[in-house]
Formats: sequence, C-alpha cells, structure tokens
Amino acid sequence: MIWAVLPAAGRGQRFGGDTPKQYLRIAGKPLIEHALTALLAHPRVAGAMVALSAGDELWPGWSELLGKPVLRCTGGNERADSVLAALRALPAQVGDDALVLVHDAARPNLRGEDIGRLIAAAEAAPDGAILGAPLRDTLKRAGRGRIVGTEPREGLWRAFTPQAFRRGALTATLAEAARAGVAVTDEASAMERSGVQPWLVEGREDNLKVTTPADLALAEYLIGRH
Ligand SMILES: Nc1ccn([C@@H]2O[C@H](COP(=O)(O)OP(=O)(O)OP(=O)(O)O)[C@@H](O)[C@H]2O)c(=O)n1
Ligand SMILES: C[C@](O)(CO)[C@H](O)COP(=O)(O)O
Repeated sequence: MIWAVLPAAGRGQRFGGDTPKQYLRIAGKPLIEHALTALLAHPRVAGAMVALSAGDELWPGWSELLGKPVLRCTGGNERADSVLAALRALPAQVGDDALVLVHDAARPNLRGEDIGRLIAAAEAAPDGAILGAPLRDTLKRAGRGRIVGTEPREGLWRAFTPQAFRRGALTATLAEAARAGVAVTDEASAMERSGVQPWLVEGREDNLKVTTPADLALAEYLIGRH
C-alpha cells in the first residue's frame, strides 16, 4: 500500500500576494489539485494525506479524488514539520514498512511515468529514492552581486519531489533531525543523516516547483501541453 504525503502548509512568502501559492489556479485548478490528481491517478497510490495551515480545510470535492481518500492534518512552521505531522497522521493501516511518496503541493506538473519509475526504484532498494536531474548549468558563487568563485558541478543533481521512503524510517529520521535542531529541506537529507544513500531517479526537468510568479506562468504553459 503506497500513500502520498503532500506538504501544503506554506505561506508562499517568495511568491508574494495574499493567497498561498498552492491555492492559485492554473488550467482551472489550484496547484495542489494538480499535484494530488497526478499522484492519485497512479494505480499503486491508495490515498493522500495533505498537511494544511491551521484553519485551512480541504476544498469541497477533495476528500475523495479519483475514488481515493484524501485526508488532512495541520502542518508546522517548516516544511519538514509539516511532512512529519502528515506521516504521523496517516491511517494506522499504513504500516511502518509502507512506502510513502512525499510531494510538494507547489509542484503541479508531475507525470505518471516519473511516479512509476520512482516507485520501482524505491521498492527495489531499502534506502529509498528521489526524483531529480543532473545540474546542467555552470555554478557561480555570489558575493555582493559579483562572481567570487565557480563551483565544480560534476556529480551534482537538483533534488525534486516526490521523494519515496518507508513510513517508519522517514518518520524516525525527521523526528531525530527535529530533536537535534537540524533544519532539513527535503526528506532525503533526514534519511542521509541516518547513513543511508537514497537512489537518484532522473525525472522530467519540467517537474518545477512554483516558487515565484514567473514559475506560475511557466507551470501554466507546461500544464497546457499535457
Ligand atoms: N511550513 C511549511 C512550509 C512549506 N510547506 C510546503 O512545502 C512545499 C515547498 O515549500 P516552498 O516552495 O518553500 O513553499 P513556501 O514555504 O510556501 O514558500 P516560501 O518559502 O516562499 O514561503 C510547498 O508545497 C509548501 O506549501 C509546508 O507544507 N509547510
Ligand atoms: C523538497 C524540495 O522541493 C526539493 O528540492 C525543496 O527542498 C523544497 O525547498 P523549499 O525552500 O521548502 O521550497
């Protein structure tokens, strides 16, 4: 049984505006609904747990999407807190050994073939797996707006989501990072702290995270090409 976990409790400060970006519409649906639909459309995904800001509720019609349950919990101050809350709120029948796919609600352009390849990799390896892509640009280190160095990019990848791990192991490593006061920006970072080396699955580069208004326009274009 595979469940999706969607952190969707952010405030979108880098995006700006009054509406948290996960509720902004492209192609007639809010970003979060595109992400939910992509995940629940995969036959191996049984349901979703969404971490929302306190006071936010699932929109009408979301409690069951594509005939599958969508549950909500209240997220936390940081993305990692929201993911941990969602993992802890999953139904009891989702055991510690169950695979969970953690996906940003702000990544609407997720494709089924990427989900399938990620599941295959994560099920074949105890260390889990994440979607990503190798860096293809030269990396510069900035100092007061000027180049102060060029960073080697060999072997560097951009991490995307979903990130796929077993519920029990991911819950424990996120809780340990929180106890240690270590800020982790993705699930793999928490798992790496425990010594595992998750697999990298090269995914589509158009699986972009909507962070700024320019990203929203690009995401709308990409969704329109489905
Ligand atoms: N406390 C938080 C912060 C973020 N997120 C979610 O994590 C995903 C990726 O985070 P990001 O793009 O940083 O979203 P925001 O935190 O809203 O953006 P910003 O940092 O610009 O405020 C988003 O779906 C966001 O809703 C969350 O569930 N809980
Ligand atoms: C999880 C993530 O999308 C992987 O690249 C990224 O770390 C989220 O970062 P954010 O600053 O919380 O958007």
